[in-house]
Amino acid sequence: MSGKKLENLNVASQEPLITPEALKQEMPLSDTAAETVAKGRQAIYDIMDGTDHRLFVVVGPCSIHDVEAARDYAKRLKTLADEVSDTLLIVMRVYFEKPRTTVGWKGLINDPHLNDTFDIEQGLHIGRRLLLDINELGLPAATEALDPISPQYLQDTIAWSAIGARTTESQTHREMSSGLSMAIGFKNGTDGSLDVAVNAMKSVSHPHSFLGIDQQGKASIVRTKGNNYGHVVLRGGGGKPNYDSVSVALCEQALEKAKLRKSIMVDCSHANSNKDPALQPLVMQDVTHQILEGNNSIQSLMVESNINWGNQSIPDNLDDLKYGVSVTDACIDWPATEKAIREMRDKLKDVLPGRKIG
Ligand SMILES: O=C[C@H](O)[C@H](O)COP(=O)(O)O
Ligand SMILES: C=C(OP(=O)(O)O)C(=O)O
Repeated sequence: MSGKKLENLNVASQEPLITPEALKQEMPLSDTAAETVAKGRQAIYDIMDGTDHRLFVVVGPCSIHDVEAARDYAKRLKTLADEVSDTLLIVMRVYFEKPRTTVGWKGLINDPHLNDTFDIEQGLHIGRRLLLDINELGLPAATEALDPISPQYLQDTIAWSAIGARTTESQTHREMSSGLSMAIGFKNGTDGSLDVAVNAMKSVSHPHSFLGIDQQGKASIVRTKGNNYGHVVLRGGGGKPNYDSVSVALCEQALEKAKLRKSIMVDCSHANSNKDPALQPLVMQDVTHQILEGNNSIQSLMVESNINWGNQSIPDNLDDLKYGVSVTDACIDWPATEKAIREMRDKLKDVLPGRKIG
């Protein structure tokens, strides 16, 4: 046997992590929280199947970095969710994992202290605690499934998941999604390409076998059944939006041709707003108008919203962080969120019950 070291040459260190089972034993879901997850997932399935006439709206911060601000936001959102629940199913965006174009803060799980200490074990604890608390309020939660291992720690708390624009084409993410226990939205590519999301939907509905971990953290062969609740998320790309009625019609045609579910989410942020939060309410108004004009494929929306407007860079001194302001993409603030959601509900409340989906 050669004594030459040939592996892990670029690995600085490896540390064992708490197992999914141990984390859940430390922080179990209460009956109330479990009910929120189950009811949230079922309501989304019903909307996608056309048996619940409402739209679901995934709304909340681009990323969570301050859990107290997130709790404050969740309480406000729960009140609004109850007010509009006859027309809109509100699901809170609780994003802990950020895919970066190059480098940058990768989210609360990866670096919960925002100081490059990368205390991932603490990140999983803080993230799970927050998700339990949000579900306890009766508000379902949505997240991006980016790391292929973290769902084993958190997916029991999640009602809807996204696969991001940078990973929709990834086989690893499609395999993982085929085994996830909720509806999954696949974003179009960052260049605007829809094919990657359509192909993802085809792939995810099939069973897959791949490498993963089990609840004891042991390397395992994971065999999935396939997930029939995949759908497309139009987020714009290549410098152009794709929420307009022509782009939506082209998406419908592509889904029809591929014999896939004609269920579309419009992401009002990202390339659909050119990352300018002030444009998000305009996208919401446009989508509302399309539905009033007879669109029957847009079933959901995504909105990036926080307590306060805009975004901020992570400062060297974390005491200088502004409360309730995103440290990733810019968000609309709470008053703009309430206004936009209420307007949408008021315009659609009498129309959605008679809407024929698909
Ligand atoms: O939604 C968040 C961002 O758009 C995504 O994480 C990419 O961010 P970046 O281009 O700043 O790295
Ligand atoms: C990263 C995100 O979006 P996208 O994958 O569309 O860039 C996001 O929604 O946080």
